[in-house]
Amino acid sequence: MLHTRTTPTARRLALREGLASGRLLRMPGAINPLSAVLVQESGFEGVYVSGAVMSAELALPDIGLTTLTEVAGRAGQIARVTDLPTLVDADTGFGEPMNAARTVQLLEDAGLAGCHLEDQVNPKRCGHLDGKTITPADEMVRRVKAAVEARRDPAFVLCARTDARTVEGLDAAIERARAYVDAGADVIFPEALRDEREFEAFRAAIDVPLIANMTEFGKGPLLKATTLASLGYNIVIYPVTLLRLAMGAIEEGLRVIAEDGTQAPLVERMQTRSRLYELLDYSGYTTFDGDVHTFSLPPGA
Ligand SMILES: C[C@](O)(C(=O)O)[C@H](CC(=O)O)C(=O)O
Ligand SMILES: [Mg+2]
Repeated sequence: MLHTRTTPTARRLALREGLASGRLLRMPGAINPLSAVLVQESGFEGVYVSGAVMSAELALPDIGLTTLTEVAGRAGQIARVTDLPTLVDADTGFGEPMNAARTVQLLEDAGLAGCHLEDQVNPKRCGHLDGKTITPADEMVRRVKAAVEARRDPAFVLCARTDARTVEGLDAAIERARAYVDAGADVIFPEALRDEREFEAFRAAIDVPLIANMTEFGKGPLLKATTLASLGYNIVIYPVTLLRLAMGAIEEGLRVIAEDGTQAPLVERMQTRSRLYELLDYSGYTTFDGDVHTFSLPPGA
């Protein structure tokens, strides 16, 4: 009922334990709090909050238009409804290193388990697009150091993402990742690697946990979880997958309603009312107050 009963620190420690376990932690990108409930129920180890999804749900491109307050607010709404650790995309940290510092503190306050900061300049873009510009390595080092210093809960997990692979090449990306680890990053997110060999090279070169980004229509292959686990990766994100699935279903649904003048043929593909109520835990609220659930549902609803 209502929100998770776990504390932010407990969720952060669970994430750290998962990272130390050597197992692959699978984190689908929740598109809203309700989908985060499903992510937990489906047996995943964590929830991801994607910047691409957060901007897309505001009908905006992923170019750094969303503000820290918007991101912390939405990510906090998502983190609050799940016992799983939630990892959020904090883009470039919203400005100067001092902004990155404030970003970490607001995300801590919002109950996130961790965040990632990337080495792009603003306006940033999706890491799988061409034409990215990245900061000099020492500027990103300052960004990471500021974030590390600002952190008040030592359990909060700070991930540094490098977008250098498609800009400066694999070796430069690895060199940057090493510098970010020296600056205090707990986890490295190598963005837009091209093939398994590059995933392997990154693993061999970096001593801290690594994130694999399995975004669709990107530069790299969609590797299976078993493959990523055997490559030694620690977290896999499916950042925009649920949004793409939902939007595909919405587009198709709108087409049918417009063409047929009814949604009746779509009903069997819909989540039922009772399933929705189950996810919302109506019965928990009824236990609390018997007046909440005084209706019965029609058969099949
Ligand atoms: C992971 C990512 O940063 C995101 O915002 O979800 C994006 C995903 C995408 O646009 O496909 C990324 O830059 O890879
Ligand atoms: Mg992003």
